[in-house]
Amino acid sequence: MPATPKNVPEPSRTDPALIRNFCIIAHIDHGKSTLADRMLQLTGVVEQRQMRAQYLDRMDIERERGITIKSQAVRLPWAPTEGAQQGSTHILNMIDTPGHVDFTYEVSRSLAACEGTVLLVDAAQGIEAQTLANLYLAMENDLKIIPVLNKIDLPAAQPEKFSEELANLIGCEPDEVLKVSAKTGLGVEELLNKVVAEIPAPVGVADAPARAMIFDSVYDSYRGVVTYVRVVDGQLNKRERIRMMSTNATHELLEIGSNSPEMLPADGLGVGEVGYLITGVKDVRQSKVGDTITSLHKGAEEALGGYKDPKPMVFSGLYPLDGSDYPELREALDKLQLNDAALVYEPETSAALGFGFRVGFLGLLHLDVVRERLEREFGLDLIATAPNVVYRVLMEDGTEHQVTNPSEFPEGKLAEVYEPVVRATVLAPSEFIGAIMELCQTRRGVMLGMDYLSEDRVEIRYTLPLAEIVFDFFDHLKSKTRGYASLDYEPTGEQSADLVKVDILLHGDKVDAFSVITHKDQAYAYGVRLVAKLKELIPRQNFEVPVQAAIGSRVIARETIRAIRKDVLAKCYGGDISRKRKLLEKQKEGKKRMKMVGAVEVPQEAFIAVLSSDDGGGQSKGKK
Ligand SMILES: Nc1nc2c(ncn2[C@@H]2O[C@H](COP(=O)(O)OP(=O)(O)OP(=O)(O)O)[C@@H](O)[C@H]2O)c(=O)[nH]1
Repeated sequence: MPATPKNVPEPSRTDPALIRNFCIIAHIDHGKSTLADRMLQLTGVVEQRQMRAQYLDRMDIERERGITIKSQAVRLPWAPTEGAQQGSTHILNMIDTPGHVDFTYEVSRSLAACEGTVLLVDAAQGIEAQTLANLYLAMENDLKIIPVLNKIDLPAAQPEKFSEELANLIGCEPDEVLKVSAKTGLGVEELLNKVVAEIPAPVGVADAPARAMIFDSVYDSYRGVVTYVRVVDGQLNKRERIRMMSTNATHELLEIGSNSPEMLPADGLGVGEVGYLITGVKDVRQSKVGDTITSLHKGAEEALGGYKDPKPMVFSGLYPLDGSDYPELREALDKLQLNDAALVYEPETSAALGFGFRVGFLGLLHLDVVRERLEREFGLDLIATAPNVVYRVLMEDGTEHQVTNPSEFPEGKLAEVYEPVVRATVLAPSEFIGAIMELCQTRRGVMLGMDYLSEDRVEIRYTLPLAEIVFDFFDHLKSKTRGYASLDYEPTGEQSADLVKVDILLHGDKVDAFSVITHKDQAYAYGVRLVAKLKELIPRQNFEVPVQAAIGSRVIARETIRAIRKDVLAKCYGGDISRKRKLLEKQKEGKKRMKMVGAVEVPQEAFIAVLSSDDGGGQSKGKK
């Protein structure tokens, strides 16, 4: 634990006029963590020798993937070195926002805890779609925006071009855009001065009942849940009993304080202050982001606005490769959920894959991160079924179903099927307009509009079915634009669409793991592709095995795996020898690697191959 530098004032009840609450909005890799590091150093909060790169990103996976998932707040004392407030020590609370599209709600709560934001843009790249989306969010919240171009030390930096772009977006002059290098520290002092001079101090009613907004909550295995709050009105004191306004649950405040950047306990937090609290709860779902905390006695009656329950948008079945790992998978999910209020799951069984869970995620990155943590931190080998969205199905008899698993798509007379839609924003160089429009069109997109950000960069807006982008949309977008496009999307509701369920049958038995819900026009192509692929991957059996794709009872594609007589292994494979050999070797490992689907033995690898490849299950990976 680093010693607290002497110049940090006691955290409780700082005069709100001396507080500045701000966050940094930036695209992945534009240098937010590096800038935060420089600020920690310059304000003396972390001494040089304790500095390690990206001090604030704690989770291993975050560090490795270079993404920030959990926001945190750090208190920085800063006496401006010039301007009207020169020499008077202010408290800057820097709130770290997650930068990814899946975590928009968390971003919106971090923004709600601030009066201003530093808009940080790579001077060699320009603004990206998610940054733009977050900038709009900040503008809607009336935050003061300080535009900053980072990495001006890079030879490829184009400060003039991108200052102009930022100035146009925000409505300021290009020379008001600050140019810094988080790497060398150039301009960072000036930025801190600007934060004090330009961002308004928080305003709240000191003698009103306490109201504090939760903008983050993090599970710590030693301390339980650590909740990050911004006090809006009144004050919260150590040892008092508090109430969570969305659930009415009450807790005792065991500890309260601020991060500097390590936890520094205090007697309490007053108007405008940002800090953490610990109540002994063990599960982040009891301390929900966006909720309002008040005192149990003489508490507030009206909660602060903006609370939303996290809503999973994308579902996937997760199955242990080895069926006997099922209890470990359950335990691992239980543990992850302590720290991830948006993660939901329930047990499910699949005839093909055995026992597993249907897991709900905020989006694809969330899915990737969870899967990676399960595999890495808990040592589990998993099969994930192709991700799908949630459908609402209205039957002719008036009943309604929410479908999170394609194999549960109702049979019978359907009146209407609704699918979620999003508003997607793509930013790219204008030379790719044609390619982007073509891609969006093939994904059933409806164009909403297009704007030029600068001479050669455009913002294109589309309404798209979520199902069309959760698969491989982003990969295609990147490859069609040589990596230059960026994407952001937000849910905007649902639409009725001509959707059907395609089933795959092996020897007449449905393979539930391969069922998909797709648009009628794409059903045939999916069926043909999957049937051909399965024919290639499933070894011949002692009898003839028809592989069929069907909509209801109507078969739309068919292949046949011919029968073999025993012991002609070498002949049973055509095509790519090395791949097949690998399959064969795996197959030898024993029965547990084979799954019985009805009477047919299917190597586990066939499932994995079909579910994980782009052209099969349509699953895609990658950072956005
Ligand atoms: N040349 C140069 N490189 C920089 C500068 N600032 C950051 N970088 C580099 O850019 C890369 C990304 O920086 P990070 O600070 O990790 O970016 P980030 O925005 O925090 O990324 P996330 O944590 O994923 O949101 C790192 O390799 C940094 O060393 C800069 O001013 N100049």
